[in-house]
Amino acid sequence: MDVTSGAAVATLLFDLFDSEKPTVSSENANEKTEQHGSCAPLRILDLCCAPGIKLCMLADLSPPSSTLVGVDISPHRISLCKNIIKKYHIEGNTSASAPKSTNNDGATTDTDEKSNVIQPRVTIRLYCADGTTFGTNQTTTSTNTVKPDLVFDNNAAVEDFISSGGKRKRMNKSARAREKRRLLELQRSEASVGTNNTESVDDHTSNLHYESLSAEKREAICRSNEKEKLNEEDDIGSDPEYDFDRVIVDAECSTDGAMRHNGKRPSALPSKACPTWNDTNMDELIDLQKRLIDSGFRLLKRGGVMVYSTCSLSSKQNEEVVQWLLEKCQDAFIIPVSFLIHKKSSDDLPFIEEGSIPGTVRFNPVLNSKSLLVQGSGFFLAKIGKMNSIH
Ligand SMILES: C[S@@+](CC[C@H](N)C(=O)[O-])C[C@H]1O[C@@H](n2cnc3c(N)ncnc32)[C@H](O)[C@@H]1O
Repeated sequence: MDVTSGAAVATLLFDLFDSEKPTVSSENANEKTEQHGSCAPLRILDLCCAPGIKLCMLADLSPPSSTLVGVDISPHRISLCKNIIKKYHIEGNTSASAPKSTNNDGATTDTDEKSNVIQPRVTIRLYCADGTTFGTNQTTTSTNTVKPDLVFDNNAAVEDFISSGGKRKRMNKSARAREKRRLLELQRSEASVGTNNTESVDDHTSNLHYESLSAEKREAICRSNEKEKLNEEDDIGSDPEYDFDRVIVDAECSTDGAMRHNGKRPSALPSKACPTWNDTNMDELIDLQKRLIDSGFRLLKRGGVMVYSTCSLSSKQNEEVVQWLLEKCQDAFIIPVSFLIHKKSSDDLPFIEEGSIPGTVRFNPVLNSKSLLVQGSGFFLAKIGKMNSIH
């Protein structure tokens, strides 16, 4: 894990590095966000989570009983993420026994009968889904809407851990089928609590009915569904399941700053399918980053905090994307961050500098005279708040 990943996580969870000077026109910008550092459970969204480095660290550092939702569009990478969480977190995040008390002989004893209950310290859920539309009612047929694919829930994994007698073992076919069933059950029970995301029997029946309608009628239904969908999308934020206290958008990028990793995997640059960046695919990438930051901000609750980060050094993928959001959303503002506030001089951390938007941070890799990497990796981060109300 690079120090920059730690910086992004610390920035998201704590106000340790918030510098005092507000850089937005709104007065008392910092007062418009919730006070950080309290132990109240948080709902945290990691919109581009795989392979899960930051998600694991968030799981370690977030208050007990928090919920972490990880989303990634790549099935292969989300499955890596699931494996990493399973490998490092299930047991680590569970309390295998209730608090113990010490008797007169100095021996520890279980305090109650529930001592064998294993509970995850935080809930971690992973979805294989497009972060740009996550939480909207994605219409897949003319009448039905479906939820994104829930691929992991550590509560289900813990149940499996218990049923295996507390032994971690490689999942066989039936264990995988059991987990899949459990995830479907979890998703169904959630859907029945929610209102409009369920694929019900009625929906199925109306779908059959739909097939028998004339083309004109079908078109009319599609138009009204589309309208309804847009209205619902506008209304996002009212569903508590998609309302987060903290959001991190560690966006897909050209990875030009990730020199340490790129040095190890030069063939991965910039992607296997597309070996070089050109104007067209760069524009597409920037468009994706804008849609991701926009979606992250949509899913952030009022008073919440978001971090946008990339491991690119290009201002087009960093400051310009953040600026775009600030201009689009009047209720978005920069919470200025500085990792130098506890240092006497900037010489202490020579590879860190302020981005061209005041209060944003750039980590520059330190190169020697032969342009070889000596220290660090390139990284950009911006901390963005969402005002409690729009004036
Ligand atoms: C820089 S990596 C994230 C690294 C991750 N945050 C970590 O700390 O391990 C960017 C991720 O964005 C994912 N991604 C790309 N487009 C996406 C989209 N539309 N929705 C969700 N994830 C997306 C990629 O699959 C990739 O895993």
